[in-house]
Amino acid sequence: METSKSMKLERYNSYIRRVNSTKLLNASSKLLFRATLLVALILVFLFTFNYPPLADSTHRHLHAHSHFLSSAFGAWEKQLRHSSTPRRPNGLTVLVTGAAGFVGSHCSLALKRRGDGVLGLDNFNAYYDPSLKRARQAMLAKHQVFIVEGDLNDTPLLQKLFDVVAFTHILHLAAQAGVRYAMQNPQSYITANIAGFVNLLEVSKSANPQPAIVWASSSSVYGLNTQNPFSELHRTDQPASLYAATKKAGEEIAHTYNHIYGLSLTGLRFFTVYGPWGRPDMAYFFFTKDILQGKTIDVYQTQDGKQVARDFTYIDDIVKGCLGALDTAEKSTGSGGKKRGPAQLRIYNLGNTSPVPVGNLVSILENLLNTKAKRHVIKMPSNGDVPYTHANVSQAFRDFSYKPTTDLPSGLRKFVKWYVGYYGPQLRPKKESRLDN
Ligand SMILES: O=C(O)[C@H]1O[C@H](OP(=O)(O)OP(=O)(O)OC[C@H]2O[C@@H](n3ccc(=O)[nH]c3=O)[C@H](O)[C@@H]2O)[C@H](O)[C@@H](O)[C@H]1O
Repeated sequence: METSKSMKLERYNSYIRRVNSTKLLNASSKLLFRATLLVALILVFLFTFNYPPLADSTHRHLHAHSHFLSSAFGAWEKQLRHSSTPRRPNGLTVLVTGAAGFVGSHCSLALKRRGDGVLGLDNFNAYYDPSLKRARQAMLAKHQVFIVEGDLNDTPLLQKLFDVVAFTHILHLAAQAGVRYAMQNPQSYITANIAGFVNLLEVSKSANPQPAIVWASSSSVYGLNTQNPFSELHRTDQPASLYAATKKAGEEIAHTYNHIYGLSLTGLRFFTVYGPWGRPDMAYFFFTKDILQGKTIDVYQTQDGKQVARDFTYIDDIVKGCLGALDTAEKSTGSGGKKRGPAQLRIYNLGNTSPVPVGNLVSILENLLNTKAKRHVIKMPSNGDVPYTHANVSQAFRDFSYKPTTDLPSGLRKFVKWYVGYYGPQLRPKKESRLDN
């Protein structure tokens, strides 16, 4: 009796042990499966988001210890080469900084479409909605333009890009933009527009071959200049904002690198660029949003009650100007970090040559959106704004046939059409919209 009881007990215990060990096995295989999944996900992430494996110390560490990651690195380099290889005879090989930005994405696409090689660089910062930058990145990816996610101040990354690709040109558009934001975050202007630019020039001057550089300056450098229309010959030593001061500093820094190292440098003074895929921090963009949402907009006047006006310039005209500047840029003359002869140094206005008061901009939007704006007309706050801009573009016309062709109503019509398409039907203007014409 006793024996049979103890045998039963033993059988029961052995059953429990088997069940537990199966559970343990299941649990450990689950754990193993999850760990494998996690590793796979990390690797898929690295490939999908194209993060450069050597961009930071974590990646460097992983690289040293993983054979798999070293082949991922090979794939990354392959992507850089694929994106930057021209598809036409004598095509350019261009590094576009700020490629996920407004002007950068348009220029990258235009260059790629005509057969040039384009590699983008962008840090995807959160100055304005990064999802818009990601959408531009996705649009460019469809056209085989690859954007490296990284910062201008990351010297090893820049050097790596130059090691992999022999850039003939740089279109340098990455910057901290916005005139009024400079009072909130002054340091970001120094970091991007001065330190970042110098870093790019340092790496460029040491590159073999040295690329020719075309970069974005700004109409804001004219600051308190009162001569009209603004010519490249007018004084630009009275900036009204820190943004303008950093762009002006960029022009002086460009002079230095041209002088010492023989870098070919062309600065383009953009005049209030607008259009599809634009910047949400700019007035035409947030006016559109606020008008559609029934919100009040601030319309600035000068201190003496006059209208504030801008030489609003449509994106396609700016793209033509950028490509014209790239096509006429002469080669840099230096090599091995040493100047071998004088190099080209240029500055051009790229504007529309036809200033429009901000009140008129609002009226055009009202018409396109078929919605009355709630205007709050106030004196322009003294935060770096200037009352008026007007470009003389005769030098850009002379040197690369720059001739703007889009007036503000036509350009805004294209912008609004893009805007309602991008942000969805809930923001679509009322039925009889002027967009349908
Ligand atoms: O050409 C440039 O180099 C710069 O252009 C752009 O600056 P701006 O010309 O100042 O454009 P933007 O802010 O759209 O204001 C447009 C107008 O609306 C007025 N404005 C503005 C805001 C507001 O609430 N109300 C208003 O009336 C305002 O007074 C102004 O008259 C770029 O942002 C800048 O990065 C730089 O590239």
